[in-house]
Amino acid sequence: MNPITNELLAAYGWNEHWRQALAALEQPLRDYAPARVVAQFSHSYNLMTADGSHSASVTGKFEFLATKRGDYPAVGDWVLAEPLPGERRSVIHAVLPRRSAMVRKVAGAAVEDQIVGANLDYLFIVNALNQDFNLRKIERYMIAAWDSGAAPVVLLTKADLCADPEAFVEQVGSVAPGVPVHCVSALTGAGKEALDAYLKPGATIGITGSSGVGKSTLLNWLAGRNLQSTQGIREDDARGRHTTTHRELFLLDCGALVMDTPGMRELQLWDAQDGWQQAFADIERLAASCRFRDCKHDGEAGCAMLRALGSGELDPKRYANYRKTEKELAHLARKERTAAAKAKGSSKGKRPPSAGRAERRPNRLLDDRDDE
Ligand SMILES: Nc1nc2c(ncn2[C@@H]2O[C@H](COP(=O)(O)OP(=O)(O)OP(=O)(O)O)[C@@H](O)[C@H]2O)c(=O)[nH]1
Ligand SMILES: [Zn+2]
Repeated sequence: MNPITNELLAAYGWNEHWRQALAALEQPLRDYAPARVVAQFSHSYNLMTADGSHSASVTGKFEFLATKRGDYPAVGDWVLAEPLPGERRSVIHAVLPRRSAMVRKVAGAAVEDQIVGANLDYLFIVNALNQDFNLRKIERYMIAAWDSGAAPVVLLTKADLCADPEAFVEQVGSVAPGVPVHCVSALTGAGKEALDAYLKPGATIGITGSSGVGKSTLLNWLAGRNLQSTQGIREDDARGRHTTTHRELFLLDCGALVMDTPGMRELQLWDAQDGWQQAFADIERLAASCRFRDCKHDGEAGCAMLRALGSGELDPKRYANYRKTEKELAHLARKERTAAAKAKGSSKGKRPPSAGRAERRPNRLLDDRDDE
């Protein structure tokens, strides 16, 4: 790679960590060109390569070896790609191990993981300072955030609609202890300076939150221009035309990389046991101080949980959300085990693609519709 093209990759976050990750790989993977996934559509990707923007898809071998949706490249991933001669297109051979990833369950009954964003340094959890303000939603996003490995930051948007934003900051502090909280308004420009600490060159930031909280507006405001005009591309698929809400990573003038996660009504959690424990660490500590180790907090003597609920130290709504998400994760884990057992049964006798026409998984894996 020549120094100029290296600069382009560096602008997209290529650094010593990734150089070492690449060097640790075996040949031939090591000889492919690193590139960052900047956009994802139903069946293809846009990459930033050392040579500029390329469209890309995964190789047949990649597809064959992928066992789950989360194995596929996601926006923010560093991949190893091979440019096709004379074209601005590449094929993707592999994904470098992710440093962090925000994962959720896909909408509907399917038990499949979906990477919302990979290799995020910060995750902005957005909630609005109007009637949409919802601590339970913030708690839910905190579970996924702690599980992602990215550093969570809560942004309360639409501060212009709220007489006393500080009161809300305090409330967030009670459900996300130790997490930075900032109030902003894209309308008045208030609160932008506080975000400069995150918007550093090469830093990757994911913006997440329920539909309508102001994520796209925030992104455009941070960018200082209208980025979202690139959205709403129409694509064809077997079920007719639909508007693809694709994900995209934008390089801002300040040098930070920011991605929006469009249109979720409710975040469906995925396999986030560690994140759940961290999000409710205060409650877990309480549980640990109940007299009986297997306390169900159901009227047992010496129950610290009931005591904390009684004294007002623990908000019953937070406790209810703790139990609700606990059940949800347990239910998901059961479904996952069943699905895994089924998949194991049906993959018997599967042949590699070269040996005749192996059954191809329907390529719905990358379908990116978000509406839940
Ligand atoms: N008053 C006020 N309104 C805002 C602010 N930010 C966003 N809005 C409004 O809130 C509405 C939703 O904003 P979007 O940016 O589209 O919300 P979103 O989170 O991207 O929504 P999805 O794309 O559905 O996920 C729009 O009507 C915005 O104009 C703000 O700071 N103040
Ligand atoms: Zn108890």
